[in-house]
Amino acid sequence: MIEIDGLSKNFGAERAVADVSLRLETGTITAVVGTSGSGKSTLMRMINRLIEPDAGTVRIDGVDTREIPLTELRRSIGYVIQDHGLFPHWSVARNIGAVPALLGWPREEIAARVEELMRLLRLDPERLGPRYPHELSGGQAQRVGVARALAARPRMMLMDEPFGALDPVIRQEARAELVAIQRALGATILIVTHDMAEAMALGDQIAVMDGGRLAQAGTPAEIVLRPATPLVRALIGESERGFRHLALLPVAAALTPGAAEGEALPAGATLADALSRMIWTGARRLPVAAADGHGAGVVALEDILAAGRGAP
Ligand SMILES: Nc1ncnc2c1ncn2[C@@H]1O[C@H](COP(=O)(O)OP(=O)(O)OP(=O)(O)O)[C@@H](O)[C@H]1O
Repeated sequence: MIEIDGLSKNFGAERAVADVSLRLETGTITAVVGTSGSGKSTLMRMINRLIEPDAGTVRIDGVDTREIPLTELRRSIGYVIQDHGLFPHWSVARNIGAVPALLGWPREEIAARVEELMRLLRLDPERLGPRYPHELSGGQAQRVGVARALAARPRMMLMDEPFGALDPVIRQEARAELVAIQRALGATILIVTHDMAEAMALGDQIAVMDGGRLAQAGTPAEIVLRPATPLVRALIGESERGFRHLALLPVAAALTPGAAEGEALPAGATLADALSRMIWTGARRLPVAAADGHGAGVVALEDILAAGRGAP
């Protein structure tokens, strides 16, 4: 667990982060959202001490980060920044293997790990491994940055807008990959994003920053249903609110027994998927497939609306 307690940072007269306390439970993703200049990056960089706080503490599994040698702290925390920060004179493969090399892994083990990660992030090892960062597209370079951060299997990752340069399709895939990797590794991740939809899709917890302060921290559902301040409400978007909540709820949340006409919704669909299908087909009831492919039941429009409002 990462415990942030009363963390503050001023730059001259500028209050970048003011008295922020936040807990990141082990094995969860926390998404930090907020307007530009609200202190998101500064908060993140104080965790691996790229920026020294003026006040407050960060504890990792109970140990104050000031007691951990800087190199050890940085190597134990994967770090991804928007402009990827790759070493320009190193090949892609060498960039990805940088931390394992520093840690003294055997050469064959590094090569195997680099290849594994490149395949995971859909980077062709033969074609792209020998290239230099300037020979990559922005999206490829970002994925190399993510691969590099994952290389030594860190238990913690800090990611500052890691998917900013990706097109919407690859961005969605990269998010799904990140969640899969995170679940497999049990890593604790803090991700900074401007995009509330991305925060909702990724975060077990969402932390909203406003003018250096933490406006609200909670689960995606708590943030949507009970925004604590006008800024949180504005970031969710008044017109998006209902859909954002439905997108968090599986069809199982409104399932009733019975049968209905038409193609069954997959068991993994959300209530937003169900409502979208209803809008297009005009149906008010849809069949839902069970995980084993057999009919599981029906989802009805009125139940979707009730679930979207947060009604029991
Ligand atoms: N090294 C620095 N020197 C002076 N001021 C800084 C420095 N770094 C950040 N700031 C200021 O601190 C405030 C918070 O910056 P920070 O980068 O943490 O915000 P952010 O929420 O990450 O913004 P963005 O979304 O635009 O990246 C801003 O007003 C910024 O101008």
